[in-house]
Amino acid sequence: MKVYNYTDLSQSKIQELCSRRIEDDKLVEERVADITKTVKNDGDKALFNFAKAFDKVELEKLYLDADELKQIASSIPTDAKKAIEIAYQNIKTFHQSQLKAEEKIETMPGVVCWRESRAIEKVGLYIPGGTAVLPSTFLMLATPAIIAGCREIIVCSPPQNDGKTNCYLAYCALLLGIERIYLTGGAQAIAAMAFGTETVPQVYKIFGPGNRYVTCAKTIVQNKVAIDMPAGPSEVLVIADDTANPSFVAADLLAQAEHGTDSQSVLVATSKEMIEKTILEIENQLPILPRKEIAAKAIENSYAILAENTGIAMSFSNEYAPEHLILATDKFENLIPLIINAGSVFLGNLTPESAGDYASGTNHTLPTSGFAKAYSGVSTDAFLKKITFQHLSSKGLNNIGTTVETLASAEGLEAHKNAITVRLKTVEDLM
Ligand SMILES: NC(=O)c1ccc[n+]([C@@H]2O[C@H](COP(=O)([O-])OP(=O)(O)OC[C@H]3O[C@@H](n4cnc5c(N)ncnc54)[C@H](O)[C@@H]3O)[C@@H](O)[C@H]2O)c1
Ligand SMILES: N[C@H](CO)Cc1c[nH]c[nH+]1
Ligand SMILES: [Zn+2]
Repeated sequence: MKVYNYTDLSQSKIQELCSRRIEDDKLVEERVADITKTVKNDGDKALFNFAKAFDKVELEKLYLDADELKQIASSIPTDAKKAIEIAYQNIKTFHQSQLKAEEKIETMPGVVCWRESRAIEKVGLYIPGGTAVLPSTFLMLATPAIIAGCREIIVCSPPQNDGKTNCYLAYCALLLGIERIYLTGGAQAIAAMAFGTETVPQVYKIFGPGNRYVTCAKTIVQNKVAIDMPAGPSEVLVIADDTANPSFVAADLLAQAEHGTDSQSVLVATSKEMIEKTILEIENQLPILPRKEIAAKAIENSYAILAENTGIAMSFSNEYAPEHLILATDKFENLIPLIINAGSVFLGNLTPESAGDYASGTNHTLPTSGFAKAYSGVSTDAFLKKITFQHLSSKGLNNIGTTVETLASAEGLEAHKNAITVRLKTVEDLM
C-alpha cells in the first residue's frame, strides 16, 4: 500500500488518486459492446454460448423454476436460513419506512398540485455470482422492488459449476416469493434484460451491482432501459484519527479488498503511527483470509494518505466520493455536516461496513467510481416513478390564466396561450 502526505499532493495527483480508471478499461468496453450486440442479435443462443465461454458450463435451459429452487434451497443450513431471515426483516423495515404519501399543495387559490408514486412495472435484478455468489444482493434488490409493488421482477445470476445456483440464493427466492432465476451473468445478462431474448423478458429498469463487465454493460444499454446507477467494484474510504483502532480499520479495508482485485481500500489518517499500525495489522490479518490473493492485490492497488486533520481528510473524501465512507473516530458527530459525497456512511469505531453489507437494513447497492457525487444508492424510491397531478378550479383558472397567457406570448407559442384563453371565456360567461 503506497503512502502519501496530503500536503505534498498536487491537484493533478489528487485527481489521479481519485480516478478509478484501469489500464484495460478500453478493452473491457470493446468486449462488452461486442457481447451486448451478440445478445441483441442472437438471443438465447448467445446466452448459452457465453455461459460456456465465461462460466464454463453447458446449460440445458436458461432458468431454474420454483420446484428446482425449492429443491436446491432445502440443503440450506439452519443458521444461514435464520441469518437470511433476520437480514430480510431489517432490510424490509428500513425500506418500508421510505414509502411516504405526499401532500396536495395549493400553489394559488384553486390551483392544486401533487405527486403520486407508481411502481415501475417490469424490473430486472442482477445478482453477482462470479467470484462469489451474493444472496445479500438478492435481498437488497428484491425487497424494495416488492415493497414498491413492481409487477414483474426478473432475476439474473451467473450459473455455477453445476449449471445451477447455490442454496442461499435459492432460499432467498423462496423467502421473497420469486419463482424463477435466469442463469445468465455478466454483460450478457444485462443485455438480455435490456433487449429481451426468447427466454429472458425485457424490462424497463435494470438494478444491481457487478464487476466491470456488468457495470460497463449497464452504461451501454442506457439508451434502451433505465438503470439504477453504475455500481461496480467495491470501494471503501476510512477516515481514522487517534481514537481509531488499527485492527478494526485493517479489517474494514480488507473486507472490501476481498471482493475483487479491482476493489479499492483507501485510508486517510491523521497520524503516521495510525497508518503504520494499520499496515502492520493488514499484514497480520491477510494470511488467514481464504481470498488472500485477491485481497492482497486490491490492497496493493490501494493507498493511504496522511492528512493534517479530519477536516482535510474529509475534503479529500468528498473529492474521491467513496461508495462506503467509514468515520473511524469517536468524534464523528462534527464530521457529519462536512460529508458531501458518499454512497453510505458508517459512524464510529463499532460500526463495521459489513453490517450494512448484510443486515443493518440500509441498501448495499451503491454508486462507485466517484458516481456518489451524483447518484444515490438503491432505495424503495428507485423502483417508483413519481407522477405529478394538477387540478384547476374556475377560480384557479382565473388566478393563473393571465400569467400563462403572458409567458406563452413571450415564447411566441400562441396555441399554448389559446388553450387558456378559450377556457377563460367559458369561465367568464359562467360567472
Ligand atoms: N457497488 C456495489 O453496490 C456492489 C455490491 C456488491 C458487489 N459489488 C461488486 O460486484 C462485483 C462482483 O463481481 P464478480 O466477478 O464476482 O461477479 P459478477 O456476477 O459481477 O460477474 C461475473 C460474470 O462476469 C463475466 N465475466 C468474467 N470475466 C469475463 C471476461 N473476461 N470477459 C467477459 N465477461 C467476463 C462472466 O459472464 C461472469 O458470469 C465485485 O467487483 C464486487 O465488488 C458491488
Ligand atoms: N460490499 C458490497 C458492496 O460494495 C456488498 C456486499 C455483498 N456481500 C458482501 N458485501
Ligand atoms: Zn462487501
